[in-house]
Amino acid sequence: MTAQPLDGKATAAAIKTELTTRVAALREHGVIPGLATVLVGSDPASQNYVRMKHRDCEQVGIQSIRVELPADATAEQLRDAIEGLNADPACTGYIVQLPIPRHLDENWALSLIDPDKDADGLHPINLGRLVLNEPATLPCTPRGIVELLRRHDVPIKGAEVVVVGRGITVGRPLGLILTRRSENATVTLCHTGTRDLASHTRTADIVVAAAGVPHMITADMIREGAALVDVGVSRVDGVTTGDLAPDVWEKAGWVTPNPGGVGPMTRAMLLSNVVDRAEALHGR
Ligand SMILES: Nc1nc(=O)c2c([nH]1)NC[C@@H]1CN(c3ccc(C(=O)N[C@@H](CCC(=O)O)C(=O)O)cc3)C=[N+]21
Repeated sequence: MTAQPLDGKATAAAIKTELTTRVAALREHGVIPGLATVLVGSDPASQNYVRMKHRDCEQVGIQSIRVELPADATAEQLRDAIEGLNADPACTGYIVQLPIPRHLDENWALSLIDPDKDADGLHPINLGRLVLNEPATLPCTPRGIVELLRRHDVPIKGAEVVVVGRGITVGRPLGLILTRRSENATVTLCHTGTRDLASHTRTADIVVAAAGVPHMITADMIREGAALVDVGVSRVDGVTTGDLAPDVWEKAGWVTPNPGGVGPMTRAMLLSNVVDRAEALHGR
């Protein structure tokens, strides 16, 4: 028996159709949602992600604004770009594409974003709201993972979830989201300091692999019938390689394809955050 795919591509397409309706309603009220991206430097992968995000916007009727800065941009230039978007009424939500060049401080840049326009949910105010159980814009990848599980009827309430990776964009916020009363999962957050990873993953109902280590989760490390979510995007000999080894498909109950799983869901949730923000900014 082979696992059922958690089809991110199809699910993202369905979400985009739903968003198209909400965007049309906003436009009827004279509100045009606008997503801006700030890209610093010319990393080809980042350029590709940004390109895909703008294409998504076009598909659902969201206006998009592209801000590009050179790799050697100064902190002042980046601050000016961010403050420009905070003040721009055409921009209802935006992201600073990560990573940014090393000479610039990521947390500093994120903290300059107007929390009401923070489409990534990575501003300290929004992460703080998440910790405090207050309504917040949530980070796109964790939100996409929860939505993907939900729409495939993978049970979350009461589930034992192992998240591998404690990064700020995925692992850490995902743990917070899944342990809210509304999700009620039990989460173990594993990381590079975890002594015996397999002892945790082997008993989990759901494993989210967000470590960025190619093929680190193998079939012998999982429970039969478990749901597996692959967040990994490593390049191995020019091929995008996830954190799940291919042999897991024969043992798991559900697996996210990669590509075609978490990536498209992340982008769909970015659009969803922008539409949420546009509705909120206009009191709807
Ligand atoms: N501020 C910020 N917000 C982000 O959300 C953000 C970021 N910075 N920096 C980089 C990561 C990475 N990321 C991806 C989103 C979609 C795909 C995606 O859709 N991938 C396709 C394949 C794309 C391809 O053809 O290469 C898939 O998985 O099917 C991948 C990666 C968002 N990120």
